[in-house]
Amino acid sequence: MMNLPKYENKPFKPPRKLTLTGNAKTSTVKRSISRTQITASPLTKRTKTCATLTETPSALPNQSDNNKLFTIMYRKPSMKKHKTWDKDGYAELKQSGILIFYNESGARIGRVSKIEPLLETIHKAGSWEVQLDYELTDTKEITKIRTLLKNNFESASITPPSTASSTASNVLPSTSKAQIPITQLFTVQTVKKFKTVLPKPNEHTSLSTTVNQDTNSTRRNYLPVFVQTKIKNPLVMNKSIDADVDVIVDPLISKFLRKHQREGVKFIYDCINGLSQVEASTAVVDPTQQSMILEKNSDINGCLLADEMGLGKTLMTIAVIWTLYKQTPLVKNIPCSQSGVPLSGLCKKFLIICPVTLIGNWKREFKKWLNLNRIGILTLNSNNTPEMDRNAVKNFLKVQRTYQVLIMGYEKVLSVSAELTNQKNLIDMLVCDEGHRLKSGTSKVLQVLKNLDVKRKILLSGTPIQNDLNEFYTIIDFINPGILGSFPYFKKRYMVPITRARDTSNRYNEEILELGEERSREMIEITKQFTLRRTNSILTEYLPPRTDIILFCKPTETQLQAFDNAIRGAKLDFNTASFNSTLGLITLLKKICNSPSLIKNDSYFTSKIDHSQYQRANFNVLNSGKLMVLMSLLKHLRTNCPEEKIVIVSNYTQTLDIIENLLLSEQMIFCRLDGSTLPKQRDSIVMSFNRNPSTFAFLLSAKSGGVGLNLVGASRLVLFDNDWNPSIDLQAMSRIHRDGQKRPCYIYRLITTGCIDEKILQRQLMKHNLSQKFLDSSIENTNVNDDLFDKQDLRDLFSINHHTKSNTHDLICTCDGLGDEIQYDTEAPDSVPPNGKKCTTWNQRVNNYQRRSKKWTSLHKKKRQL
Ligand SMILES: Nc1ncnc2c1ncn2[C@@H]1O[C@H](COP(=O)(O)OP(=O)(O)OP(=O)(O)O)[C@@H](O)[C@H]1O
Repeated sequence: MMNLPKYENKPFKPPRKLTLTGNAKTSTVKRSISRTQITASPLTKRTKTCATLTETPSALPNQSDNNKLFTIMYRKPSMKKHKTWDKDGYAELKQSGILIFYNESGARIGRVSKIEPLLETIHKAGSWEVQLDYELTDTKEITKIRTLLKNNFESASITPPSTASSTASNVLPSTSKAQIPITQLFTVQTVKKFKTVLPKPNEHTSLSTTVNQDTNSTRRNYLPVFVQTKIKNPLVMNKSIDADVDVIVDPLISKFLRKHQREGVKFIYDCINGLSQVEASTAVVDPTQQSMILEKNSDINGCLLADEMGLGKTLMTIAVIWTLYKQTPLVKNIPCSQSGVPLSGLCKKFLIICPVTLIGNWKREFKKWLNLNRIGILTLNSNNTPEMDRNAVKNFLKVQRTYQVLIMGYEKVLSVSAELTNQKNLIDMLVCDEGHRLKSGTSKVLQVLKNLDVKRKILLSGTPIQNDLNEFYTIIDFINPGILGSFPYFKKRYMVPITRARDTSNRYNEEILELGEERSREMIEITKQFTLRRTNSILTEYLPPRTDIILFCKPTETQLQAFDNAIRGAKLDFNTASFNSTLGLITLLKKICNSPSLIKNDSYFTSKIDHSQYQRANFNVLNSGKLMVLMSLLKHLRTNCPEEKIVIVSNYTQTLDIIENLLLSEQMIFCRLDGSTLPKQRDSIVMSFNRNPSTFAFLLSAKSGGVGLNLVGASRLVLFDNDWNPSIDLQAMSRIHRDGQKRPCYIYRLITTGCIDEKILQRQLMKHNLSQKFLDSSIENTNVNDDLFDKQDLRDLFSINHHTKSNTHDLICTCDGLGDEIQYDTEAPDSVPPNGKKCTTWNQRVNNYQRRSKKWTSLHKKKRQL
């Protein structure tokens, strides 16, 4: 039920509730008093009369100035699924806890008792739904609004409501502006400086507003939306010399931002607004504003936010979107309030493209940080027909007030390409999440997005370089077209020299190495202007520690035999075979690594390999080193750490099937998410796992569920097999070590030794190094030879080392391979290790781990130089 004010909607009653104190009767008495007083002395007496009324605006002399004022948005209640705000106005919060709402002209439209949370609630007042936008803090503006409310109140008090409009002009002094809307008021006052013009439709300006046309000679003092002196730790954006006002991130969101996120928001803002970071050293720092005046750089309008997973790329992007939606540094052509506060922002329409599985996550994050009522979010539902999608996109672009953000999956881009690209200048900002999807220069989606008429681009990716510089060029050229020159130029100047220097066969050729280094540095100099990369070591400050453990698992005799038979049976000719022609065999070997039982249904095995010699016993599920290690780990955890949960990730649903059966046989409660899980079930599965204490394990398919899931209910994760692409594994591993995690986390990577599992791991390490080199500015020595291992030739890929404890270790270390005992923390009693050994502190362990990683790299370097 709506909480209606007493007199609202009753026939023949005045719209405002004006009661006299002392229970005196209402309108008749009031009207007669007013009339008498007007004849005597309009202004002074009127004040006196108003003082006897309840709920007068606080501008009145005997009212407290402590009442807070807010801007509001309001609308008529509607049953529409996607609602929009129709009008703007003001609210006053009385000390008594009553909220009074006024329209833009200062006329009262309703009242409610204060409901918390004040800003997030949609208040039902009379026939309106109202939401508070932000609190007014600027004294000048507050005074003006109070005056407006006061004038309006007075005119309402002295004028019989039924004849208000006709009598007011006769009774009030001719200078009264009580009934003039704010925008007109502004025009009247500043008519010499500004003229009212009809906004151009493509500037997204609302038709009822007044637009400022600054003439050079008469520049007005504008005010920012937020007053930084009133904000604790304000986040003020950098600006160019021609900026009219400061842009300050809404404290509603900036108060949550961590230090690296504040820096990130500023960085993105600078890039997409073409403010040059390179000039930062010479830039003017305004000490009162904690921001810099930067040079304009027309080459840059895009940003690559390459922070590792979990650093809050989504939150930072939302902060930038909200800031630019509400604010602008350049006020020309923008409607302003009476006191010069811009009423709309620089950007009106935002397009976010992401993997379809992340659409829900984006929506949740918008809701978490802004509340969905503040900004209209439209998502393209995966069940939509192409026709429905096309109409949705058309409407999104056409209708100004309803939606500001359109979120859709990459696969929808092609079906709505015409709608997106046909019209110019309609999208103000493009965000591509998991943007490494655009790495292929021939991708059709990339071509469509390149054809979009949008200047500001943000590409989010924790793993932007996955394979080579070719892909890096594609991504960079998409964000900031032309910045690295044409592709032939890039190839000649950067790609060839850098790649040659990385080739191990050139490792003693000083000339090649030097040129490669020089060109790397040059390329980094260009790209660092708009690339921000931080590692998730930053999170150690906010999250419990994370320990990555690689468990090298000895293959069983059955596995070794299966490897040999498969390779022999495939009868490969290494002189003619290519990587692609051996994919079937590679998959087969990977399956054997997980469990020999998987091969019986493998198409390559059944069609190409002579399997007459295979006995049924060979297909025993548990004839797998990794499965034996996994089961022992699970049992240990279950017994010794009953509160801890575990996520088990595999690239193969068949492997998940095997593990599922093993869990069932051990009566371990689990849930599962893979490609066959319906999108609408995903959230409830995740929520039930995180909340339900009895669910012990979560079986996750890496490809279909690795991205965007929040599985902080678990503190341990097993990566049962590797992908060639390290980013897939990294994504999966980040599911538990993220915000909301309360326990120290352990990530176990299971690798079958001496076979393809290890080769994949080694290749991953090489690729990861490549991305470190170009993105991690913090890396100490960019001179490190990236090729940790020789190029993988096919022969190497299919060679099986029967006797090694770890081929990876053999390659990089000369020690006896016993290693350090894994250290567990006595400070974390919950966390007993699988082997129950004694422990040192978390910090010591983390340091040890980092030291060991560095030692790894330098040892290998030495080895290669020998
Ligand atoms: N300052 C913060 N305070 C509290 N929670 C935060 C903060 N920043 C981010 N988070 C939360 O951390 C989680 C990860 O953030 P987000 O998804 O933005 O990271 P990301 O860098 O985009 O990671 P991924 O690449 O894995 O998607 C989210 O649940 C987010 O709400």
